[in-house]
Amino acid sequence: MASSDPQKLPIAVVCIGMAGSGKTTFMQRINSHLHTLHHASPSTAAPAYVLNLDPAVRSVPFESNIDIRDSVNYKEVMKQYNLGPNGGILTSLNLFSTKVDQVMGILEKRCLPQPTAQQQQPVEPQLLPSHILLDTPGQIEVFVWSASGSILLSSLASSFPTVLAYIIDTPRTLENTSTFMSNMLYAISILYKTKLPMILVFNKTDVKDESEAVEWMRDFESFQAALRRDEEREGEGGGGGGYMGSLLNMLEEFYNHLSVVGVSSMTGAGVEEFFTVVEAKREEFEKDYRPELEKRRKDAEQQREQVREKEVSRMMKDMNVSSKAKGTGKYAKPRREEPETVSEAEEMDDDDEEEDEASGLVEPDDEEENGGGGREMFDDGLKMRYQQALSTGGEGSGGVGKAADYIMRSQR
Ligand SMILES: Nc1nc2c(ncn2[C@@H]2O[C@H](COP(=O)(O)OP(=O)(O)OP(=O)(O)O)[C@@H](O)[C@H]2O)c(=O)[nH]1
Repeated sequence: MASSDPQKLPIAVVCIGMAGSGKTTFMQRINSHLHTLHHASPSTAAPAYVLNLDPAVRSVPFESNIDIRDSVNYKEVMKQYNLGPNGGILTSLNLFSTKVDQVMGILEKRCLPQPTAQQQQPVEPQLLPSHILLDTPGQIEVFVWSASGSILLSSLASSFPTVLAYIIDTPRTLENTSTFMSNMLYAISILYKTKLPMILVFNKTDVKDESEAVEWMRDFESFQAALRRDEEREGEGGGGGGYMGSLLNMLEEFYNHLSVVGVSSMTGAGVEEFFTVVEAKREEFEKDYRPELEKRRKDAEQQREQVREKEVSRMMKDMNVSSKAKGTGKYAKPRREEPETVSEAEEMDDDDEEEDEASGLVEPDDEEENGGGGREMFDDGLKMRYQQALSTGGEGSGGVGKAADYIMRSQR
């Protein structure tokens, strides 16, 4: 399942999780698992392509192919822009995201089959990585809710099937029901924001296994019982429990569509199962996410087209108005014959004065009277040039489709 298949595109696994949840250790574990497969069968399994997007991490226990720290110096960014740690991470990510084209170029070159030149016969099929692994900063909000995070994720998802691995510190999240609920709400808000398939990875199962968490997710009664236990222990009133209960009711539907896996990054338990779930999510990506992505891309293109049209017609209108005001273009005064006598010259001066008094903006209705086919052709050419100029104005951020649609569809 984790071996390279020439038919399949590599799948990008983005590790997201709260600080200390074990993202980096998990990355190290799954990376070493893929390396082990590679060593066992060098001709069929390639090692993963690894990216580190955490600018603040001091050292990572795995070798990254692309490391944000190679292009952005987080400490220097903090100093130069007079920022705190979160601002420093955000600005570093922003700076890095300006190179997203280069990053995607490298990824596509390294992870997608390259067309071979006709005269060059391929000696043997290219062995491409089956997975692209990404580690992200522990400050989830900085990555998930920032423009740079969205740019990086949407660029990645437009080239590769992409899944999110949301890493949870199992012993900590099971300390009480409110920590658990906060973690779940966080996960769901990320799902809602990114609209990417997500796997909940309950990490550190060597300390506490994930069965209680899974029960809380699947069985409303057991979560309510845990809520009551917490209330009794902490001496809370019934209000909080009612609130949590209704939250759980609402979230039950979401839970059914999240894949859950228990892992110990320390011992390696559950890693095989994780990769099985990743493959299932690949199918979900192809079935639900890709069509949604295409639809969003089309909508965004349509929107851009409309804006472009509007801009062009506004510019054309402005051009008409300004040429009328200046007396240029079709409003240019016709050249007149030179006066032959003094009385003729005086008459012409009088006409000029009358015209000057009446000058100013001409009502649009007057335009028709002036006619002029040459001007129309000039306008059309100009319009085309404006349209071209605007259409090469770069890709917008892309219209954000209805997340609810995607989630509703994935629930069917
Ligand atoms: N027992 C146990 N400890 C783990 C496991 N995974 C990670 N840890 C420990 O949890 C702590 C945090 O792990 P990291 O991998 O640094 O967590 P992180 O999410 O990358 O942390 P940030 O870099 O701060 O975002 C370390 O002390 C790890 O040794 C696990 O599966 N079992």
